[in-house]
Amino acid sequence: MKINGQAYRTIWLAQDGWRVAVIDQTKLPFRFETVTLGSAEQAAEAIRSMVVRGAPLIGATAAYGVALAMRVDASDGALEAALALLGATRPTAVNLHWALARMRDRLAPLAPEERMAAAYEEAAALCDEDVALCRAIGEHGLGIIREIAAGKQPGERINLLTHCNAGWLATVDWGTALAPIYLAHDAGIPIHVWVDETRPRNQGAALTAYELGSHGVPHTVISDNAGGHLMQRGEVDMVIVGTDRTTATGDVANKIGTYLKALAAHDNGVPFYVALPSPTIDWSLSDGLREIPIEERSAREVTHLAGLSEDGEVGTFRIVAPGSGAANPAFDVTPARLVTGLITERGVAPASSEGLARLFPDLARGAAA
Ligand SMILES: CSC[C@H]1O[C@H](OP(=O)(O)O)[C@H](O)[C@@H]1O
Repeated sequence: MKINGQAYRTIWLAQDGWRVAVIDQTKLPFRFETVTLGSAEQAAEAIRSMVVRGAPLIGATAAYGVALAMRVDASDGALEAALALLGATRPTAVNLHWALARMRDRLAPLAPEERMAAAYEEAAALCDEDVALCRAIGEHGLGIIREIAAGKQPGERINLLTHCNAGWLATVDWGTALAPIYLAHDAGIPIHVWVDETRPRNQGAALTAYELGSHGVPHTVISDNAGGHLMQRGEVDMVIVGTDRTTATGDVANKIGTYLKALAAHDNGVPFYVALPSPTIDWSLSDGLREIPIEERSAREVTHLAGLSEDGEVGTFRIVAPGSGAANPAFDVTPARLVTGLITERGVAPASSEGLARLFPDLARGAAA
């Protein structure tokens, strides 16, 4: 995607040809800074600290983290150690574990001296594929937006609501939930996006608003608690969100607060769509509520707010009464019954095992084997 006219991906090889450059998303939207990763340990820390975040981008960063490890030591032991280090960074996004399994499948059969080049090649291929998958999600999601537009008066604004950041910053490029929005905007469809701020890390207020503003998409940031109210007043035509792990039966793990939006959408008859590339589907799971691991992050993310002070300094400010504790589950699970459809690179599927198996018979069968 473009920032000030310059095209970016979220992850790329540095000029030295072996270190990995990423955008430091903890500094956005106030500072656009890049970080160069030179080791698997630095890649792991970038994932843990959310310098990079978003399920597909976490997977891509981990893949390059394995390549960085192979530069130093390509032995079987070093490969397993890198996979374990990176696999332990964040539990919910299945793309991380999918990417690491793909790196293991490619590298384990090779002689150690062949592993470094193969690792960089596989990580680059994974990134290129993610761009294509997300672009395809955009096309299929655009079809849904066009259907909604057809039911409106010519030129009447279409209001979408999204939660957290499932834009190009969460992937290698294009994004998942935001890909259809970019394509609809570029096609001249009059859309507007309600952007949930998304407490506690405010990925919506900081990242989605930054993305949409950079692309010229009309949008309004709202508190997380306002979405249901807007739906009751008929001011939301469609909810579209991303996901970090979706089960083979269509249960959706996504940023905390997504479930509440799905309940409000269901109660108000608002279509609730989830956009995801197939690596985000965990074919081994059928009961998301019981089986998807939910990351518990630091209480400090709830008790403190990161932002720009009046004098232009980026800092964190305590907002919770001193002495009060905080809980910080980072994701929740929306049951398939509340999901209108799953927008994938192969089309839109009902949120069900039948719906997903029809679109992905090869993947569903492989998991069943
Ligand atoms: C396309 S994945 C986006 C997904 O990832 C976010 O989580 P985090 O910012 O903690 O990595 C959020 O759940 C988004 O929907």
